[in-house]
Amino acid sequence: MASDTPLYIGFDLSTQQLKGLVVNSDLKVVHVAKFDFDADSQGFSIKKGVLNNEAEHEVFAPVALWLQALDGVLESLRKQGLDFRRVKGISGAGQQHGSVYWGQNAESLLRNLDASKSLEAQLEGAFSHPYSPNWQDSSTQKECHEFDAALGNPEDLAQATGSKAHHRFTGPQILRFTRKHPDIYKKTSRISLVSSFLASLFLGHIAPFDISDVCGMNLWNIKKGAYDERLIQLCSGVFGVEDLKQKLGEVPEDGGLHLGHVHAYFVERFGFSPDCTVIPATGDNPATILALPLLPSDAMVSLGTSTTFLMSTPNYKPDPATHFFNHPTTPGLYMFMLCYKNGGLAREHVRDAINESLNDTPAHPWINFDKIALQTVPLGQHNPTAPMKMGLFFPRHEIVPNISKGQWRFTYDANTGSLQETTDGWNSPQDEARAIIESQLLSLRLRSRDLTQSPGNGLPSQPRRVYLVGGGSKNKAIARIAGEILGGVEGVYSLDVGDNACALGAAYKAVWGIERQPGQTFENLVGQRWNEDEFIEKIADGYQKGVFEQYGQAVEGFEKMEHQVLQQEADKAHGHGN
Ligand SMILES: Nc1ncnc2c1ncn2[C@@H]1O[C@H](COP(=O)(O)OP(=O)(O)O)[C@@H](O)[C@H]1O
Ligand SMILES: O=C(CO)[C@@H](O)[C@H](O)COP(=O)(O)O
Repeated sequence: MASDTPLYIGFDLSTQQLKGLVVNSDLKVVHVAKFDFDADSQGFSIKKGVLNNEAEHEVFAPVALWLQALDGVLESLRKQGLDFRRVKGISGAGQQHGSVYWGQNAESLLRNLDASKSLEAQLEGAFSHPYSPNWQDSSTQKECHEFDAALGNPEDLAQATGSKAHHRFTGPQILRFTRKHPDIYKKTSRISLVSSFLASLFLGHIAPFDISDVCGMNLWNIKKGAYDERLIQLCSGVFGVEDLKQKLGEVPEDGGLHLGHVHAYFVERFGFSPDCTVIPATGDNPATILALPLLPSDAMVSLGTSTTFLMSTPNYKPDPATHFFNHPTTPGLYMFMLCYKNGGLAREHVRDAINESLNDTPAHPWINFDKIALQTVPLGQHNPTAPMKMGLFFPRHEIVPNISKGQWRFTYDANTGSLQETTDGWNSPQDEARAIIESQLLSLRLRSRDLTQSPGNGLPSQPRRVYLVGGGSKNKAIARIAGEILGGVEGVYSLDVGDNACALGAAYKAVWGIERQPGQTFENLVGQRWNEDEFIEKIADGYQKGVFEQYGQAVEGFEKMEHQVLQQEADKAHGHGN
């Protein structure tokens, strides 16, 4: 017998795929569908979801790809038997910072969507520019200097907007766009973020930015709760402030706002109820922290294409090395974030080199990488007096630290503090399996140590729990090493939805947006319905006395190593007269 209890959909429009995940009011997952950009799309010469223009360090994605993906995911949900009539609310998450440039006829094309045609067939002409700059882009160094300088220095920009200027942030990207494509910019009616683009498709008109995702632009003054006039002035280039403000639009404060009902396209084509309501879509990282009732002492590590480290905190303590965003649902809370470009794809390089060196193509591609990572002793240090092995593995230009692509290997003697750049004693690629995991996690520990506190009983500062999410969270070797390095008095956990935490958080946002009582916070609603025994699993130990302290010494060497590489890179650039 068909039930008629409400359902909610959360979408996750990430780098490499679009996912749609359906939950009921008890927060239980009832359907998941995925459209993998490389594997499932037709007509795009993308790799890992993006296109590259190496000469200008540009990385971008075709917007039409995402249109094809949205129809594809809805079609899969239909095939799974989802009764769309029961869906009361939709929300979503978009890869952060990416911008979509709408043409003059966008609103009319959106308003007149025809259910007999695909989104791709009828919206291709809705964009003034067919591509969305991707978060992996690093073409905006000049614009970043200008943004940092506009408020004085990177510290002041971070104080105002939550972050110093970053290549991928939308403000510097828009400024570069005004210069590279002035004619197209002039013809652009509105600019969306990937999140608000997704909401716009469901609404059939252009949706406003989300209160959390807007903080990924270097344009929003977080404490003032408004665009920063000085930054809007800079970003608008020669085109004027009012014109840019009109392109960006208003930013409602309420993350649970009812934006409107789904467009008739979705009612007629898929059978949605005409009163299904669209709730603001947010960034993929803000959505991820909504996948569970996260406490301020907990840490989340998202092991997707990017690696991100996320915490929810009432303390706004911006710093040029980190990011603060408005919390996506709860005024007075902030999201703290670290973000690395060299996450999943960098680990895959080492994995592939290991499989190649073993002349093996195993059915489960990570099996050799995992086995070797766990067989290798921490830091390759066979006894306490031996030097520690550590390195940086950046197939792409990294964000923190801001270093161009390359690979560096060092040994560090914790007893003398001496650091040496050398491959002596390294057995590559085997030693790199553990070393790359350690390198990524040591960077997280270094940069989050001021936000963690001692859990008491004389224990060192560390998170209460570490939650792993994203594609890499399936990996038990990474989980074990994460516990050794980051600690976590209660352990390392994964969500039973595996790598779908982001879509789950978006679905929970829809539940909250529709079912909340007046004034009820997200944390309160989800906390009441959350079933810890069913929804999470402890996958590794957290704090282990001895090895945590050993990694504490390694953090010192790691920081020195980063400084040395930064210095070498600066000297090299200087030597070349750049
Ligand atoms: N067993 C595994 N071990 C380590 N990494 C994995 C494993 N399975 C998938 N991954 C990584 O997950 C990444 C994709 O994560 P996901 O969160 O789905 O992506 P997105 O960034 O598009 O949100 C891939 O780059 C892949 O390297
Ligand atoms: O740039 C950032 C965050 O600042 C990235 O985290 C993007 O939001 C893309 O995320 P994934 O596709 O890896 O989930």
